[in-house]
Amino acid sequence: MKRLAVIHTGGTIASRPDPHGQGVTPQSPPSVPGLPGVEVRDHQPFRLPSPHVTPAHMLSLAHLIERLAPEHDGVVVTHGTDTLEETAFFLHLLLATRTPVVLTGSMRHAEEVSWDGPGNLLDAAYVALDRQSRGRGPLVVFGGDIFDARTVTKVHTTAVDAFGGYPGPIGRIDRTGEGAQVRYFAMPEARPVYRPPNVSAHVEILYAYAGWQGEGYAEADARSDGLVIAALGTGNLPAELLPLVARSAGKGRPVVIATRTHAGPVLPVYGYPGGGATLVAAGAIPASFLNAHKARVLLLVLLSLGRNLADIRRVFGEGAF
Ligand SMILES: NC(=O)C[C@H](N)C(=O)O
Repeated sequence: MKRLAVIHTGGTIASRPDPHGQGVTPQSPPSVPGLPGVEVRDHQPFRLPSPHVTPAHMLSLAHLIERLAPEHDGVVVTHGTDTLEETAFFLHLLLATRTPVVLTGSMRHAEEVSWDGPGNLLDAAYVALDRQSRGRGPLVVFGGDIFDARTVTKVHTTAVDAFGGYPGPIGRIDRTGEGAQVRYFAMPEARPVYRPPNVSAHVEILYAYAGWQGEGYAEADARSDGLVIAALGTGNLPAELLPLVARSAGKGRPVVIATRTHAGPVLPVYGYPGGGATLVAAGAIPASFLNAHKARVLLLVLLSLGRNLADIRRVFGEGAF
């Protein structure tokens, strides 16, 4: 008999219209629909809409998965979709287990005509119990697609196929009459594991726009241990930002440059004031292909581990995640 742990954390997959309040709220999670020969054990460490999930919740989730993984063939985590990619990437950085860990959720709640919760949950269970999923780090399963935690991102606010991300899925699950077919298009990779004792560092994200003169930068810098900027294109900013970034970097404060563009790396190409080459020369750290919110998760983990600026630069530069 195979054993599957299902950890419910809330989100739309556990939601329905609130009988006493306003709108849709998390109430009770679904069970995995019929899987013969599988012992399913449910856990519910918290029940939150995912905008209420914090790095402290993610850390407690990582500890719970580490405890459950050795006694199970697979672990499924149900989660709200809004911050699902941050939790998936956080777990990707922290978990050492080879036991498959699969995150999923739903876009429609239990009382909608086309509730996608049970189907996504069943797909996630099949993927988590498949031996080919071992040693791949946490995966996200949504709409039959299997995604890597580093690249997956929510791409639509309402569509059922809400997840995508460049360069796309690394696998596919399709249910057949009697079971499921799981196919991967990528090999499992070795990756470093980070073990922060807490997530106490403070990291903020600033979002760049045409005409930004640095409003909000000094305040964010004063409150933070590190900053992430969702910059323009390959990682460029208006000229006014260059001295501000240089000042932070000069104080030894990491400033990570991600991009608000939806795909592609950050590269030090442009040499005009504020161009990516000038920001890197001033000490900024390119986020590689991580989006701003995942770059924030990585920076938070590294700062909480007490890593210094040179080490943080190396981790982002070598893609050690
Ligand atoms: N589809 C969802 O799960 C969205 C919901 N607001 C959440 O993230 O909790």
